[in-house]
Amino acid sequence: MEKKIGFIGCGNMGKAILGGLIASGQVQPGQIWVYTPSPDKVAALHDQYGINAAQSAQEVAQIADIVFGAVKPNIMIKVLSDVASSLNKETLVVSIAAGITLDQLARALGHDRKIVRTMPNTPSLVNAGMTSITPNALVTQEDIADVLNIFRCFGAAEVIAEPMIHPVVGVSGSAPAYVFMFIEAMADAAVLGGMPRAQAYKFAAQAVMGSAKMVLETGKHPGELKDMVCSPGGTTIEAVKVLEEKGFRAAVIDAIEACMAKSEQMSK
Ligand SMILES: NC(=O)C1=CN([C@@H]2O[C@H](COP(=O)(O)OP(=O)(O)OC[C@H]3O[C@@H](n4cnc5c(N)ncnc54)[C@H](O)[C@@H]3O)[C@@H](O)[C@H]2O)C=CC1
Ligand SMILES: O=C(O)[C@@H]1CCC=N1
Repeated sequence: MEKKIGFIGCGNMGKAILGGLIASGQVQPGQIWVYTPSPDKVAALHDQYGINAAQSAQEVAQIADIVFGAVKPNIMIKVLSDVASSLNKETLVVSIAAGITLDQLARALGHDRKIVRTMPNTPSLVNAGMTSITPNALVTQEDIADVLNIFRCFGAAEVIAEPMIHPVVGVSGSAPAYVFMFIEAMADAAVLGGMPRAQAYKFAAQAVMGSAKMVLETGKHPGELKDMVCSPGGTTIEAVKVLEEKGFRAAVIDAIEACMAKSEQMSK
């Protein structure tokens, strides 16, 4: 890709995108400009990746063809309002903020702006991200292809209608946190069974990754894959019974329902 890419804000999620993009080799570090208020952190990113360190958010807005707004949701509107007049007419602005709608973004940037609202997740850092993309009406098919291409450098990406952002946050944006909790809990159990901790994380994480791959690659229903593990009178069905007794599925559904509700509330 030939375009210049800018980051305003580059913390956990910005770095995941930046790192994934550079690792893919599709964008050279010299095509990327980064601004955060901490010159030390930008210098560290320059040293690590070779990206250009910008002196201001306005500089990023002036130079880049595609500008990522990667700051916390509570300051996104202020930060984008401050750069609105520095953007070129054709610049594409990509927001990754949870809870900030296309309409709110257009009010900050101007209603003639090309804006894409996205919801990525941190596994982007290891080439296994999942990102949703919602363009506004001014975004062209070519722009959409560019944005999909960027996010597909380090994972999967799909276009969704804006209201689907809430399920996306629940099942993908926030989901790594609960999966890490699941892995941690499984490893704790293995430690209880006498396994050294480092080895326990490896077994637990590999089991989760392999199971996810089976869902994606076999196309089989997750219930069928579960049944394949449960030998009659065996060990697995004992664990399944306890999980059902403890309300495992209901706990997961309730948790994601709370996540979706918060996402909706943040959008108001
Ligand atoms: N962490 C996650 O798993 C996900 C986060 N998001 C979204 O990503 C966005 C960023 O989240 P994180 O990366 O986790 O936050 P973070 O706190 O790690 O990073 C925020 C970045 O913004 C910079 N910053 C602070 N004030 C600034 C300003 N005035 N101008 C320019 N830069 C400024 C900080 O220096 C830092 O680089 C949020 O809007 C969040 O909703 C979306 C999906 C997943
Ligand atoms: O917790 C949050 O608000 C962000 C959005 C998705 C993941 N982290």
